[in-house]
Amino acid sequence: MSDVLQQLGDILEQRRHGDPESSYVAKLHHKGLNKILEKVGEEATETIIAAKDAQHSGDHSDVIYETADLWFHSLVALSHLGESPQAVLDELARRFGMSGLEEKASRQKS
Ligand SMILES: N=c1c2ncn([C@@H]3O[C@H](COP(=O)(O)OP(=O)(O)OP(=O)(O)O)[C@@H](O)[C@H]3O)c2ncn1[C@@H]1O[C@H](COP(=O)(O)O)[C@@H](O)[C@H]1O
Repeated sequence: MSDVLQQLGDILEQRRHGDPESSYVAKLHHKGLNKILEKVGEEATETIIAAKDAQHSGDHSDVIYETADLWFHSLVALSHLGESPQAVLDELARRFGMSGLEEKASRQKS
């Protein structure tokens, strides 16, 4: 599963210096962090709406699609800041084996 994130992270890194005329990701980088964060916000809202619809309809295709858009734009934001998907995977891995309460305590210490 994380191979996909690794490959996508590599593509996003290449696009930081890509041609905004031929690449959607390069265009986002060119427009800057505020535009990227606007897209993250839009996709988060669309994901919420799709999840509520899925609960009623039982059809999960839209919420999966919108969640992919949200993950994608979040990764573009991280890439814009010079971070990779691996940094998020490492953070999630750090939390394995911790209870929610232990994780909360580790936040308060850091
Ligand atoms: N995974 C994605 C991906 N998911 C979503 N999107 C784009 O994200 C946008 C979603 O935003 P919207 O639904 O609001 O559509 P929009 O109206 O086109 O967006 P705006 O013009 O309003 O910004 C669409 O344009 C989608 O095509 C993606 N664009 C690219 N990728 C990956 O990024 C790689 C590099 O893409 P390029 O930079 O275009 O080569 C691709 O090979 C893919 O692997």
